[in-house]
Amino acid sequence: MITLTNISKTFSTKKETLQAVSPTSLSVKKGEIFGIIGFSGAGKSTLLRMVNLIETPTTGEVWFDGVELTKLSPKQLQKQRPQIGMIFQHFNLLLNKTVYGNIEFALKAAGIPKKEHRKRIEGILKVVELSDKIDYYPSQLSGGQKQRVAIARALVLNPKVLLCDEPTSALDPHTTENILQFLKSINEQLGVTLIIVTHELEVANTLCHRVAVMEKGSIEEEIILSESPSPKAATSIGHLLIEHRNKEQLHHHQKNIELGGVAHV
Ligand SMILES: Nc1ncnc2c1ncn2[C@@H]1O[C@H](COP(=O)(O)OP(=O)(O)OP(=O)(O)O)[C@@H](O)[C@H]1O
Repeated sequence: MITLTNISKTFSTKKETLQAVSPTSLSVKKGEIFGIIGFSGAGKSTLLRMVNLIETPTTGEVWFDGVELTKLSPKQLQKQRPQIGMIFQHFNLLLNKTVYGNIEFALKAAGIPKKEHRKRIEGILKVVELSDKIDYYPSQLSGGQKQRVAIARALVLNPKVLLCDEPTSALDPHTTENILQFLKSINEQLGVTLIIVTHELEVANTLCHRVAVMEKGSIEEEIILSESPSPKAATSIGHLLIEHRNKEQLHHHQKNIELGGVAHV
């Protein structure tokens, strides 16, 4: 569904040139939850932002559903963009607009006729369970509710893919769990493909089918997490992730024994 071929990004200032992402190739399948993990500064967000060309690649090609996005004119790209939604760590809501206004902003930008707005906004607010907050401003919402509004704003355009840049890093553990389960249901029930950048192993472990480990601008390895028995890892972050996964599975197994249930590990 998404293929990046030899994609790279170099930032140049007067003083220096920085290669944030070295030439990298990557494919994400339809319906997959794909994680990009790594330490701070590894190039994860830059790589993600090149998928929808918010960040223009220095080299390489981005393909989406058989269309080379990197070849499109700005106008043609504008037409494709609604298919790729995006959410951010700090939600990026417009503070002077209500929940309705924030979601309507996306509909306006995509050129959706005004007469459709209310019905679509009310519909998507039901999905994110925020119908009662339609006239609230972001400052009146909790972190989890803000992220749900951001998710609604992305989903109202019926995207095929949702790019998630550290979607739970600004949230407490309970709200994180809630948003992760919600993202999972978006994937399972609406069939939306997810690409998630995170430095939290918990997030990768809970959600992802497959992860790419990034270090210093390069993908060092890819790990399949949805398979059993446990995958192997080559990098130190990969090892940490597998260790974390195994611990979680052991915990789950023990809990099931305590409850007299059957362990699905
Ligand atoms: N617009 C920019 N101009 C110059 N340098 C940039 C720009 N955006 C990112 N960088 C640099 O590129 C490198 C990779 O940044 P990026 O944000 O992609 O990393 P990251 O892995 O997502 O890190 P974090 O987890 O801290 O967000 C960093 O050294 C960063 O300082």
